[in-house]
Amino acid sequence: MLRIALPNKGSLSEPAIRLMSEAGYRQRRDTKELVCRDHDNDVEFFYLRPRDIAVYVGEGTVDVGITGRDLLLDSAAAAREHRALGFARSTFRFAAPAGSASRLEDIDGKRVATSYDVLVGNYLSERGIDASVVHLDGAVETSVDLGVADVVADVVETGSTLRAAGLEVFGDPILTSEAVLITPKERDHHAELDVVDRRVKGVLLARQYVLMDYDVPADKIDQAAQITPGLESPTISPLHDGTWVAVRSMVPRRDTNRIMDQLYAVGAKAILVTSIEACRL
Ligand SMILES: Nc1ncnc2c1ncn2[C@@H]1O[C@H](COP(=O)(O)OP(=O)(O)OP(=O)(O)O)[C@@H](O)[C@H]1O
Ligand SMILES: O=P(O)(O)OC[C@H]1O[C@H](OP(=O)(O)OP(=O)(O)O)[C@H](O)[C@@H]1O
Ligand SMILES: [Mg+2]
Repeated sequence: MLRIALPNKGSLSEPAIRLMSEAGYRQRRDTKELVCRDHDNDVEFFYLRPRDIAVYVGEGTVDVGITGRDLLLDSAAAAREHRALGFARSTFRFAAPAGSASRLEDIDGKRVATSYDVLVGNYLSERGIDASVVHLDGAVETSVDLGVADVVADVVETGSTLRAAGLEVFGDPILTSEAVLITPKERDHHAELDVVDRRVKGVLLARQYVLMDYDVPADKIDQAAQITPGLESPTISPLHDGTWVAVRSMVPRRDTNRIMDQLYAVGAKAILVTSIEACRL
């Protein structure tokens, strides 16, 4: 039975569980459940702390997991990023009281509070900055005000937590993070994992694309096909009225209305857009 680790709480948890659900896997009904077996698919899900998932995957006790890229890099576990999943996006940044630091070099000799000691320690030492890293489990932004640190390094999404603490980001982003599918570093080809990965890829594609159908005069098909090239090539079917053809093509969801406008301008009619439930390419 393939073993999959999913985050049991925090920003990653709900979207990770939804992704697996949309990929056709049975998920726990109650947030108190720690394990959920999906016998139909021969897969077992373990709901673990996001920070621990890379450790389990690195040890090979679970075959695949979802965690944050930042947490994976901080763990130094023998796990690797297999696929980026596009949710729980954040940046990881240094911040300090307004006006007190503007460049990475300003951290030299200072105290940096973070929950990601390995990530921050490696980043600083690779750049020859000598600073002491103060480990805190959370609410890192408060540490400067309370006198435990001079600088913080933390996850930034909207930036509102930093602003509320009177801190400002400085220097380049240390990292851009998002949810990632991770697998053990040393692992031969694994057919069961390929199935999970294909399903996940299918869900991500189905979210990103819509199906567009339209009729267009046969003499305009080249222009129309350029607007909707599809992933491979659009499907073109003859209509009973031989001067028109019907076209079906996948188009990026975010471009839907712009593409409809362009097709309309070329002379297309009956332009229909449908969501894709699932796909396998
Ligand atoms: N606004 C956010 N706050 C915290 N983490 C976020 C946010 N947006 C994305 N993330 C990602 O979520 C992961 C953090 O997991 P973590 O277990 O810390 O969850 P959490 O939401 O902070 O819950 P808690 O700190 O209560 O355990 C990281 O990969 C981080 O990049
Ligand atoms: O940029 P923002 O949108 O404000 O989000 C970033 C904040 O969210 C997270 O904190 P969380 O709520 O997870 O608490 P924690 O510090 O205890 O992990 C993170 O550690 C930042 O503090
Ligand atoms: Mg947190």
